[in-house]
Amino acid sequence: MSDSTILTADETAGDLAGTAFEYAGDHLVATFDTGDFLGAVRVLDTVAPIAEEMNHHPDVRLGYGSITFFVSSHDVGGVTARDLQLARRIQEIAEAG
Ligand SMILES: C[C@H](O)[C@H](O)[C@H]1CNC2=NC(N)=NC(=O)C2=N1
Repeated sequence: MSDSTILTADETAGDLAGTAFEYAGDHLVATFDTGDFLGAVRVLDTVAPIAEEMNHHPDVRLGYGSITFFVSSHDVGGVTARDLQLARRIQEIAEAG
C-alpha cells in the first residue's frame, strides 16, 4: 500500500480504534479537551514540529478549551497511511496533556 493510496473507513478502523479520531470521508477528525485556550495552543505547539518533520500537516480549529484536528492528504484528496501516522502522533501528544 503506497502513501498515496486512499483508504476506506474499514481499512482505517483498526488504526483509529481507541483514538479520538473518526473517519469523515475525505479526512479524519478529532477534538480534544484542553481546559482552556492556552492548553489548546500548547497542544498545537507540540504537534507543529512533528507535522513539519513528517511534512504532513493538519488543519486545526482552536477553541476556548478544545482543539480539533482535521487530517487528510491534500495531494490526493483523501485519507492515506500518512494521515493515520499523523493522527497516531497527535493522539499521543494530546493524551500526554
Ligand atoms: C510541498 C509539500 O511537500 C506538500 O505541499 C505537503 C505539505 N504538507 C501536506 N500536508 C497534508 N495534510 N497533505 C499534503 O498533501 C501535504 N503536502
